[in-house]
Amino acid sequence: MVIKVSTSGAATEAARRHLDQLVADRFASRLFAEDGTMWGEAAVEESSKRLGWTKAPEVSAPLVPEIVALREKLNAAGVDRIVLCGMGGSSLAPEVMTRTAGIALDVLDSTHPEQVAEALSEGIERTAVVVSSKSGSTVETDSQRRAFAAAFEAAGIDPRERIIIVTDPGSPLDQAAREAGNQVFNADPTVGGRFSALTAFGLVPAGLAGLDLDEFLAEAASVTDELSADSPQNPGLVLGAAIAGGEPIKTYLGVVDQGTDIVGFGDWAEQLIAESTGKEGKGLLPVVLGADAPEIGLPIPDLQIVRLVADAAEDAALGDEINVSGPLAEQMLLWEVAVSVAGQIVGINPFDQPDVESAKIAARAMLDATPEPTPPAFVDGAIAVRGTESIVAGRNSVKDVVESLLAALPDHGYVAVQAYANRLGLDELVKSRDLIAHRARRPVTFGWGPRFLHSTGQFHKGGPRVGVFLQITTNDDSDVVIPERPFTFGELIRAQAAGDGSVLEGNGMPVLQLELQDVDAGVEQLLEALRSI
Ligand SMILES: O=P(O)(O)OC[C@H]1O[C@H](O)[C@H](O)[C@@H](O)[C@@H]1O
Repeated sequence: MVIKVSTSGAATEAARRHLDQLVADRFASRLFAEDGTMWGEAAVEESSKRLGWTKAPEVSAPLVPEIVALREKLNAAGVDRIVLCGMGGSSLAPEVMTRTAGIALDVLDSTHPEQVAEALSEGIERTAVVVSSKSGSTVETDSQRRAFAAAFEAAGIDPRERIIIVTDPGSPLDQAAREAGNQVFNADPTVGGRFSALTAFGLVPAGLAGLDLDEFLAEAASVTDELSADSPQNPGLVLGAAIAGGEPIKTYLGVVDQGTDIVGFGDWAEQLIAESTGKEGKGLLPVVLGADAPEIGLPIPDLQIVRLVADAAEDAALGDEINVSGPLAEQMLLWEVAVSVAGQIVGINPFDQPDVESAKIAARAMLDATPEPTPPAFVDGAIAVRGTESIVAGRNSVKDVVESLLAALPDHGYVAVQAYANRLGLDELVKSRDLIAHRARRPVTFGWGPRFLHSTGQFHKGGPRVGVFLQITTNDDSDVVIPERPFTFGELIRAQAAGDGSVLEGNGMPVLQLELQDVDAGVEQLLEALRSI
């Protein structure tokens, strides 16, 4: 076991406040015995059937030879590119697993037409696609599957030979795929999506792409004794109590990678923490920060910094911070335990996501009603501006409306930048995060739409209502059809942005939408405006 958690100052106090009780309650051993009674009466039914992840390192082992055999078969057929279609818990884990190992896996977790078109256009004859969906009914994943099936057919390739399904037994996708003759891997239904890294959802795509699965599972298995021990040294208990035990609670968890070899850990941890805890007006919101992000140097009393470091024993936490180190597989299990602990301390059920559905319903309603597009409040250069009346009324420049949005930020609030754009082609946009944080002097999250809807989206709608939201959308010339569906990818992503925006506004929080009418000029203009606020 090489996991280490080091706390300092207020984080140590927060952990101390809860550790004795957690040990006396035998929280850790009961968690690993899949006892679902630790999150209150109302949560028992759901949590009792959602703790299979504690056994995942052993339960998943028999999958490995099956995945390796399929990898060899695909390689022999000339396949050397694996695409993963899936959202949230069905894609974030294999993405960080393969990126950390330096293995290529093309993740399509978007409905942005440009990003979809790029995924479809690259070497279809040497591509196999993993379509992952626990529920088997996620609209993004279903649309991506349809698009790839059509692309294989157009290239004269039998989609049954190239599309591999990962889903829960009995889901609509399970049934349809088996009838159609696709290879199906059934996932463990006792593991929720965001806890599914060490199940078929993480292992099938990562293994087909070339990850050494035996090694990965063995690494995870090596930490289970430590994490299931009823001991105040248990790093899962320490981390969970340190992140959630502040009085008052520190809502924002600044996750800083301080020189580890894990790539993109924050993207995975965001969903695990935000979707598990952000509900009933409570929760913890991860804020992924670069090592020199403005928030780190600012006095933000409700921001808890957690640094991922190479060795937390040598590099102990300072100030009121937390340092964590250890290999990826071990950290995945560590954080799953920590979030289960945090859920109990916060007082919510960490295994449901009651507010994700509202945005899906709103997007669906937009697609069904096909309303005329709302005219912009005004156009400034390459950017059309729409948004909550109190934010846009009487303004006529991008700089003014952003200032107006930030002026609406409550004392304990945060800014969420939500970019419904091609994340592989527009990473310049990420610079907006630091620029806004510098001015707002409060935590700022950055998420790509619709990807974040399946991650931090739950917190934004179900957590404390203290967010202000900056949606960035693009107006693209090209679109991609979704075979046998009455809407295109372009229409879908527009409906997703509008739908989520309407739910956030309906919850009483301001939304500003900036539509980049010319994408390159719009990005440049936006960053310029943000530099001047
Ligand atoms: O795996 P799927 O059923 O397609 O779900 C993908 C994602 O959908 C929703 O957004 C849930 O809130 C997430 O927890 C889940 O990971």
